[in-house]
Amino acid sequence: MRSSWTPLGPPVSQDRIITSFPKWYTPDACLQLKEHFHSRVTTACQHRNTGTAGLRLSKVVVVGDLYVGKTSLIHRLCKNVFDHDYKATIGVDFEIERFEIAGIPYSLQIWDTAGQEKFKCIASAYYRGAQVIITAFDLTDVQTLGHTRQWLEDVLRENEAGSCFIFLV
Ligand SMILES: Nc1nc2c(ncn2[C@@H]2O[C@H](COP(=O)(O)OP(=O)(O)OP(=O)(O)O)[C@@H](O)[C@H]2O)c(=O)[nH]1
Repeated sequence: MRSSWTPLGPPVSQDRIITSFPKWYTPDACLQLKEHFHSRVTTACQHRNTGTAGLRLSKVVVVGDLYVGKTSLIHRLCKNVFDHDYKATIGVDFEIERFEIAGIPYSLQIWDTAGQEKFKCIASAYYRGAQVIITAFDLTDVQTLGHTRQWLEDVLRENEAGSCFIFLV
């Protein structure tokens, strides 16, 4: 069922409208294996009964060494583009990606942080309140994998223990 809420900005693109759980790619890499929303969730959404406390916006923080591809990853998701030229992120940048889930508008606020050491103190000011942490590394540089542990610790220090979903990309 489509939302009857007044949209802010342009309509949500078709591939961002989620009416059922997407099929998992592999069970080992899936957070949960359910195929449908819980019936109470579906009912609440149908009756627009989610109140104001529902999670309508989630903050995603993407961290990792410089040059591992954080900006490229986000641009592929949000704009479906890939740029061969490297432009270092200065401090932080962010994108908003809009979805409609079970008829309810929902947004991801995706924070792209700079991997360069000199910008770390600027970027770390934006770690607080993350619901999702993506630690990114470069498959061709094993050192960047080792450094993800430190990046993760830095973000977790600013957030409640156990309150974030964590991904290694
Ligand atoms: N071959 C290849 N190149 C990539 C890939 N992802 C990113 N790149 C390239 O790697 C370089 C760095 O990518 P960015 O996305 O800017 O890296 P970043 O992690 O955001 O870098 P900082 O902003 O400095 O932290 C760019 O030249 C990209 O074109 C990938 O999957 N494959």
